[in-house]
Amino acid sequence: VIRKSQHRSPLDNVPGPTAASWFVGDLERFYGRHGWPFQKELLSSYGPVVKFSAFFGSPMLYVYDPKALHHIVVKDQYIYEETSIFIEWVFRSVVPLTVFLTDGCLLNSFNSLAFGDSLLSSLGERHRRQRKILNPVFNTNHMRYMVPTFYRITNQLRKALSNEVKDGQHEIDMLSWMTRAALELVGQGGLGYSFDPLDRDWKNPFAEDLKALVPTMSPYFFWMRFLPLVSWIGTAAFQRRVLEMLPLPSLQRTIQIIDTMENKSKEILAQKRALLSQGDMALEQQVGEGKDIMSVLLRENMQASGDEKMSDTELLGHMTALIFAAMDTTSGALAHILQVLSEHPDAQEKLRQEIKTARGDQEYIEYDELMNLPYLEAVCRETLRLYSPTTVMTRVTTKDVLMPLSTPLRGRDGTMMNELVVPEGTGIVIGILAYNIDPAIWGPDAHLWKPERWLEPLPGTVTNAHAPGIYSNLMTFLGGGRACIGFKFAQLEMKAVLSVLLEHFKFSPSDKEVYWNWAGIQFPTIGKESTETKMPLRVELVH
Ligand code: HEM
Repeated sequence: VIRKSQHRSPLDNVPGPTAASWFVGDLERFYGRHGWPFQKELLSSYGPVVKFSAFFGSPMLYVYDPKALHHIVVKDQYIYEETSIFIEWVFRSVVPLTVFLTDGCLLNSFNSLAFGDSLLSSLGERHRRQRKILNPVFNTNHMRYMVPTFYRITNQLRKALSNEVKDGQHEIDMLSWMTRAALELVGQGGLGYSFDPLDRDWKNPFAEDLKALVPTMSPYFFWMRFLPLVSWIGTAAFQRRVLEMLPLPSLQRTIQIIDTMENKSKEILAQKRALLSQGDMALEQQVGEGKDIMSVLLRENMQASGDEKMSDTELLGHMTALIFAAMDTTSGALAHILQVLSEHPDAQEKLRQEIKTARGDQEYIEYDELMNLPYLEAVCRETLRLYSPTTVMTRVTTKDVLMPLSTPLRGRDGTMMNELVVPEGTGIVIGILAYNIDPAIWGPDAHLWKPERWLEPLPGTVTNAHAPGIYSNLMTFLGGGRACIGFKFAQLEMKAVLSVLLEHFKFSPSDKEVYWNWAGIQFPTIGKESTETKMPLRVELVH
């Protein structure tokens, strides 16, 4: 407070709303699960760089100016690092806690949950090295390998759903099925492990736990910010004990979910090591025939030496990171696509016809053809644009940096600024969704779901923006060195599932109000008050 009163910040001139609270600034209304109205206010009343307040009025920048985004995620990516809340606490600060929380402790679990010593938690050179090792198992050739596995799983899903609706239309929670399918797809495709036979309607406890993580943690998202401040108090065992004693049901549930994830990764790694010690033949007997991402990595790791060799902690971290990063995002994306198609029966029918024609009498549509179906691609892109599962990502500047802008920003004092001086330690929120729906880029119909926009040349405002996203001029999978490594996996997964489901089932809206909650990864509930994730649709067989 003293520093703030004595020093002027270069960001003082950046426009933004008046802080809602002198203490917590706008953090609650920005990050809360009902944060949509504040997001709308920021987008409609200010430009693509807007300042809002964190604790004691300290400034944070919400950014979706394309040039600034390019600097944040590509050019100056090592200055705009993951925040301490994300890395140090959720994944790494965890380290002080980890040391003590040897057995399934909260922070240790968080460490492995997200990922311990994994891509999601590493920075700088270490992150680059991990990325180099992992990249090959996410490339297109590897995806081609996985096609039969993906279709086998999706056909299991089809059979189970057919059974549910064989005697007519039923209301079905499609989020639950998409979650289980996404878990099984990353299980078999990513880890060579089957989580769910997908043979009947039941609540897979592991899938339920994973899906519950973001909603369960959301009440604490705000308070998590304090954790780096207290992470040094006492031993890890002490900290865990204290957390366990707090009479907060959601916190206890979070601890339990994290423990479950950690234990599952340990179980899978032990199983794979045992198979590997029996040789390649044994590995090929497992689900996925040893072509899954982890089996490939484990085999390569045995040949690797020095820096290239990954420790068990890293392997464990990568597994948990993979399960979580793949499942929560893709299941949300699939559920959203089905919901939108249920609301647009013409588009649904058009897509069904495209898929039927492409499959003809083949068992399934081959990789290249599936990836190039124009309407399927347009539907996926448009839904990932307008309803990006990931909404914002937060970074923090590690030193003072110049942030150039595509469009000059009018300061509070009326001066026009072509660039901003951003001081070290400033929180930066990357507006993934905000960029995807910016009318200045996408046109006045940016807020409408219009897959047709992808069937014609994109407006010059999109192509000339040079946004750094790795996917279709969108920010959905981010860009730069920390872009989503699994985006080809996600595309294959979504298209395989949609191609099988749409050929066999018709989806229409239920009478329940589905509310998508604002969060780092959006999640649906029935109405605004419920915390139970659900997305019911009416489902019937296509005749
Ligand atoms: C529609 C589905 C998906 C979306 C929207 C999505 C989005 C993202 C985004 C925005 C990031 C950047 C996170 C950050 O910088 O903090 C990311 C990272 C990541 N994603 Fe995805 N993702 C999806 C599916 C997947 C799948 C299927 C996998 C794995 C099979 C995956 C694995 C990862 C991993 C490991 C990272 C960390 C990359 C790194 O830090 O180098 N994601 N994802």
